[in-house]
Amino acid sequence: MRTVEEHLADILAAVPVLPPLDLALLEAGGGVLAEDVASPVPLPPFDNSAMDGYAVVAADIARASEETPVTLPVVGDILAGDGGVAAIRPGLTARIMTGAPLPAGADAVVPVEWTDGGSTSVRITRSAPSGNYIRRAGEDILEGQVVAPSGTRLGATQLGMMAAVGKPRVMVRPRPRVVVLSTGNELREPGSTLAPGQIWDSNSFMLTAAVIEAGGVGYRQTTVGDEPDKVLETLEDQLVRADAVVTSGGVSMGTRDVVKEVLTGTGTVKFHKVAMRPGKPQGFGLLQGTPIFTLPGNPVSAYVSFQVFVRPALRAMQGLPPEPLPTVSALLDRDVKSPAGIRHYLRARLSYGPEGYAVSPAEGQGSHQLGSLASANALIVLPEDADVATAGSHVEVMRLPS
Ligand SMILES: Nc1nc2c(c(=O)[nH]1)N[C@H]1C(S)=C(S)[C@@H](COP(=O)(O)OP(=O)(O)OC[C@H]3O[C@@H](n4cnc5c(N)ncnc54)[C@H](O)[C@@H]3O)O[C@H]1N2
Ligand code: MOO
Repeated sequence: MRTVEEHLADILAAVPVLPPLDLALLEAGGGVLAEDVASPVPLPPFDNSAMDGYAVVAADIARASEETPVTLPVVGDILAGDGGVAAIRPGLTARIMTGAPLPAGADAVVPVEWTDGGSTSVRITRSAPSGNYIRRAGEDILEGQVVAPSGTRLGATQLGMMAAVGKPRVMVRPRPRVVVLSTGNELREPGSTLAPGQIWDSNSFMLTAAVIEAGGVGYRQTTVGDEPDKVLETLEDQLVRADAVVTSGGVSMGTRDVVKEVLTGTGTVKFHKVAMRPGKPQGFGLLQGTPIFTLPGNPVSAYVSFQVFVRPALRAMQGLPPEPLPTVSALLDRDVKSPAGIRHYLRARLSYGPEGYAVSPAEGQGSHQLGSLASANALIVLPEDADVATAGSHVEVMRLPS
């Protein structure tokens, strides 16, 4: 048997980093920048008003108050988007809207709430310091400043930043496209009627959703039965649209373990027993250069294997550090046993209270028991050298994506 680390290291050494593509902004979402993006202009690009109100010379209204208001003639209206070169002199004011360029000569903005709102002349009842409600050019971003370095994953805020600096397209390592395929004669589509011995396919839905949660593009493929030719044909057909393939089922010791049968010796695929529970039987390799992860069929085994091996690999394919899911230390609420020599992942509920993190293992820990996985939000990770963890001790807990 190999350790979890040995298997993961093999995977990370083999997965290719996806080549960068030049994509339009919204197509680039979820991608990882493969270039530094710098702003060609300062942001804001010009001094402008932070409020709807009046541009003034602050000294003109230094003594303005409710009792001693100052009345100024309004010489114009400046709207957001106005390009004309407006200016005022001492003793004058211009009405100005939020985002409109500050007229030359003005050094403060008085919000409309401090005035009578006049359009030909305005009564101002409060003083304002120089600089009041002015957004200065470059106070957000300087000209030439790198706003997102290479290696940044582009989420909503980063895409907004790209647009704000005028960039319509970016070079990114795109979200990996992952084809997910369940194998097994017993599997039927949810919604169909089951004959004796059959079950509905859950793994391909769960794994496709897990791919998306991990930042990939998931393509669920219709389930294939235990027919070697059909499995191989389906896999080869899918390679054109896949940066990676994830299968579930057919990798253990049965007489019909079809994935193992057709992929043993194909490409660089190899099958191993990994010292973990659940998830002992694993396969991985490159098929015509495309990484393929053959996960065990038991639903909990498939899911845990995905989080431990596939998720970090998908990150590596985008040039990101292959971080595992985050872990915290939590107070265990009851004794649990663990097989010696095996990394044990137990489904659990992690909670946070005045005492810090506490964790409670689920009752059902069988690798077929999806019920306890679906109500878990974390996995307790018991190391290989632990055969028991006692109530009141602290254990390492991996948070599951939510
Ligand atoms: N003699 C041995 N038998 C088994 C061993 C072993 O070491 N020696 N390992 C066990 C472990 S551990 C696991 S995990 C499973 C892995 O089996 P396979 O990957 O070959 O998966 P299958 O046999 O196809 O299915 C196992 C189980 O999971 C159900 N399944 C499969 N696919 C789906 C799906 N898409 N949706 C829902 N459920 C699925 C399937 O019906 C089986 O019940 O092998 C053990 N056996
Ligand atoms: O190790 Mo299997 O993957 O637990 O049921």
